[in-house]
Amino acid sequence: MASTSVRIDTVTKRYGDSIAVDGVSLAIAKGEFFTLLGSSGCGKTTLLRIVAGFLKQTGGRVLFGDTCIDDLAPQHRNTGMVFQSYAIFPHLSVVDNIAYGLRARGLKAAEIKRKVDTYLELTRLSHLGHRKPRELSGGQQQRVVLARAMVIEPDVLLMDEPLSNLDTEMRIHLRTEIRALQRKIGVTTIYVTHDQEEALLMSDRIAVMRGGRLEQVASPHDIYNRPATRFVASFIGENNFLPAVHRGEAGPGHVRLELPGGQFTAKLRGDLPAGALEAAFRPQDIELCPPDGGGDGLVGTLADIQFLGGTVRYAVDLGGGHLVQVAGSNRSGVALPAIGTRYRLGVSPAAIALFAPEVA
Ligand SMILES: Nc1ncnc2c1ncn2[C@@H]1O[C@H](COP(=O)(O)OP(=O)(O)OP(=O)(O)O)[C@@H](O)[C@H]1O
Repeated sequence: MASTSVRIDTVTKRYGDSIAVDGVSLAIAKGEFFTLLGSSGCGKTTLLRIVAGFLKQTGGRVLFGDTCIDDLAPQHRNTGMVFQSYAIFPHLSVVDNIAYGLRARGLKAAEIKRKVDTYLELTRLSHLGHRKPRELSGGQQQRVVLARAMVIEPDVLLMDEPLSNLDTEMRIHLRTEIRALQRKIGVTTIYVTHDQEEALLMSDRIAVMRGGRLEQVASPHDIYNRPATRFVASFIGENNFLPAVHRGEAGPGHVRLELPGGQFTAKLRGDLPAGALEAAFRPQDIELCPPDGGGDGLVGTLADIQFLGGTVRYAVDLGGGHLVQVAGSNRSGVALPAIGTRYRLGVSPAAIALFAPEVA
C-alpha cells in the first residue's frame, strides 16, 4: 500500500455570495484515520469532494505528500472512493466489480486474480464472488464498494457517509470492520460523517466543522473531554450548561464560581474567558450527594427519574428554570430515590469547562 500524507492548505469554496468551506487548513498523517464531523451543511462533503477532485476550490491548495494535486483529474489522484454516488455496477459480479479498477489500470490477469482474492478475503466476501449486487444484502454490497476502493491500493481512501443507508445493526458491525481493515492495510483515510458515535469510535483524529470552518481538530478522547469551544461541548455528547459568575481565585489554576443553586470550584483549562461565563459539565460527572453533607455543590430537588435498565437518568431542578441532567447506574438492591428528594450535586473541578456564552 502506497499511502501518503494529505495537506489541505487554506482551502476555500464559494458559491456566489455563500461560503461552503472557509479557509480550512489540515495536515493528515500517513496512515491516519481522519474524520470530518459536522451537521448537515457544514461543508464536510464539499471539502472531501475537493480532495477527490470532483470540485475545484475557489482558493487554497491540496497536497498529497509534497505534490500539489490541484491540476490532476480525479482518476489520476490515486484515491479510493466510497461515496454514495459511486454505486457498484449492477450487471457485474462481485469479483468483476472488485477487479474493475485493476483492469482499467491494465494489470495482468494473474495479478488481478491475486489482488481480488486478497480483498475478497479481507472483506469476507470470498464465498459470494460470483453473485450479482442484487443478490447481496446492503452490508455485503457496501463491503464490495470497500474492496473495490481498497484493491487499487490508493494513496488516500475517501469515504462519504458510507454507512448511512444501512440499518443500525449493520452500521455498528461495519464501522468496526472498516476500521480494522483500514488499520490492517494502513491507508490514509478521510471519512465524512454526521454521526458522532461513528466518529469517536473509528477515528485517530476528528475535525469538528461548523459553517465551513474547523471548530476543533483533536483525538476523539480530547474532543469529548476537552472541547475547545462551547459549540463542540454541546455538539459532542451531552452537557449541562449553567450561567456562572466568577467569584475569585481558589488556589493555583482554580476559580470559584457562583451558579444557580450554589458554588463550584473549577479547574481552569486555559485562560478564563472575559465577560459573562457559562459552566459546562456532563451528566455522568455529577454525583448525587446529601444536601447537608457540606462541601461544594449545587442544591436542588429531584424533579424526574427515567429508568433505563442499566442506567438511570435524573433531572434535578435548581430553581429559576435551571434543570440539570444526571446520569447514574442502576445497582442491584439499591432502591430508586423519590421525586422531591433534595440533593447536592457534586462535580470534580476538573470536570467543569468554562465558556463565553454563544451569541444567538
Ligand atoms: N452546488 C452548490 N451550489 C450552492 N451551494 C452549495 C452547492 N453545494 C453545496 N452548497 C452549500 O454549501 C454548504 C456545504 O455543503 P456540504 O454538502 O459540503 O455540507 P455537508 O456538511 O456535507 O452536509 P450534508 O451532510 O447534508 O451533505 C451548504 O450550505 C450547501 O447548501
